[in-house]
Amino acid sequence: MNDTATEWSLRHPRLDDFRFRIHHVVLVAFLPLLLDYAWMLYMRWRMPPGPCPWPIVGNTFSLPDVKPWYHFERLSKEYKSPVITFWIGRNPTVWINDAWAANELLVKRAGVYCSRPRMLVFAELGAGQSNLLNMYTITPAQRDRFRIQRKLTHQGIGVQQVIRYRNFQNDESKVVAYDLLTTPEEYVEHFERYATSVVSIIGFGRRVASNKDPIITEVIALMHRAASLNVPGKTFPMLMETFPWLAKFPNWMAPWKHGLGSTRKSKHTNHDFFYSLAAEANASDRANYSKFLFQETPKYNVQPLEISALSANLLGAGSDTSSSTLITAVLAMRAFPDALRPAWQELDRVVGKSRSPAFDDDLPYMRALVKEVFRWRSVAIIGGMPHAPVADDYWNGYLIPKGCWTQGNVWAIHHNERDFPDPDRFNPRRYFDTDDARPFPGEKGYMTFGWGRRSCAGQYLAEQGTYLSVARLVWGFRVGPAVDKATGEEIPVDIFDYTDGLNWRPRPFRVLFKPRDEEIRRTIVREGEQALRDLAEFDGESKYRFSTFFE
Ligand code: HEM
Repeated sequence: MNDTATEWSLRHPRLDDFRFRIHHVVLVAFLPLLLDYAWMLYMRWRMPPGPCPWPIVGNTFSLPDVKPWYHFERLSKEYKSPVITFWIGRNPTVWINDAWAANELLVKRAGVYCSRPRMLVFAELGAGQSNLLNMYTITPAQRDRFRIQRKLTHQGIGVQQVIRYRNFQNDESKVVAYDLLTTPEEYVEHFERYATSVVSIIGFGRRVASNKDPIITEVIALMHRAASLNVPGKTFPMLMETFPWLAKFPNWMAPWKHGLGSTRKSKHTNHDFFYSLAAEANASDRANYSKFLFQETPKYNVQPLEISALSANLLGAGSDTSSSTLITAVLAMRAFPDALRPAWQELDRVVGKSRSPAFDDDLPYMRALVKEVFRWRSVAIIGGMPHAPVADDYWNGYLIPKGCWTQGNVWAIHHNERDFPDPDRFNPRRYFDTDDARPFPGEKGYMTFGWGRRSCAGQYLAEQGTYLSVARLVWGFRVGPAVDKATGEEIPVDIFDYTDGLNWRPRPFRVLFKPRDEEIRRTIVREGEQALRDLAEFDGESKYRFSTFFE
């Protein structure tokens, strides 16, 4: 201190003391922040590369407004690493942008990456932590419960079980072809009805005969909205992942929660909506998955919330995904007619016109075409849900800490020029021994259904249904350009114009469906009418409506 300052502080000792205290308070207030930031930088140094996070907010505000999967793909190229770290608030998240790294971590080390991370919006405020989709598998007790839920799901829709569903799944797909003859402009609604009806017959023993059924207009619409909100982003509700304390506010004073986590009571029962649907199905004479869950209750001590979630998952995970995949197939059929020609030759040779394709027909090109549908624009574009390691793990010397949000960027994985040359081209030849084929980890040739122990439990049902439906569409129809009535011009389609949700689908586009041939048209009518007669055994109504269920 110089002389003047010493003199001044001797004359004003109180003020000096005040200044000292202020410094102290500032230091005490900022010290945790500094330490926390030092921890973030230390973790950044140890974890896979990625942009430098800011204190508290991490990289959240560098996220694009929509479709962050493009951003993660760019970052992966920028940092020259297939695995990158991106900070959502104070949480490091790891993004895998390459099939080989995904295979190395999520498949070969499936026993490590079998848990889910903390998901505030989707799990804690949304579908619930005890829902199979969100379950932790860190402790032995959690793992036991997970195994039971997974087993119960397999007993409903596992690889053996879905063979039993093939007939009605095929019939529902015949009804779609039939409906396309009369109301082709409503093709999206037909696919939604088909997909919802299949899982409703399995889950509740009741078909969904119309796309005005409240299961579609209320329940699926709600689930669709939830999936569209669940994309890492810098707006609410996902911004709560960055500022978790905002979730603690009660709903009435927290509009940012979008109603998530509400505890509305039913006016009918003490149970929730899906439990009520399941109980209603249990009381019916028809075999269905809900009935099976009630039967297994004593053996596995299945709780009401579990019955509710396991049956709801069929609708939540199985409807939107399956219908969106069929919309993508139509877009591909419209945009890449050349890819269909070998399919038509094969179909005409093997199947003919007097019947539509059956599951067991030997149609290798069609199998490849359906694989390409799954790859080209995979519906679960960021692999559905994140995984989390149950212990600290290392990739190429980088740390991936226990519990870390670890997500496969399916967009980047299926869009890698090395594995899929000219990746935006719809090209079934990739799956044959041709110049366009490249090595890919695993037998399937795509990673559309996730990985390891958390891979999609409905995969076999979805693959079976998509195959039956796409094969029938290609066999039955030419998908040509719609014509603008006012201008007489053909309406183009944009193969990049997709929605922004976690499960994306093409934005509405217009096409013209034309039966390929008069005999084929007659076959579609005959088979459609027969299918409706055969499906009549599943007709029925639920007494519950989601919109009027709560007080
Ligand atoms: C084209 C259709 C479908 C696609 C692309 C799809 C995709 C996915 C993906 C990517 C996951 C996350 C996997 C992971 O975390 O590694 C998943 C999970 C799941 N899916 Fe599907 N899915 C489809 C249809 C279905 C159907 C039809 C059902 C049931 C009827 C279903 C039930 C489930 C369940 C229960 C899980 C959670 C598994 C767990 O966390 O253990 N999915 N699905």
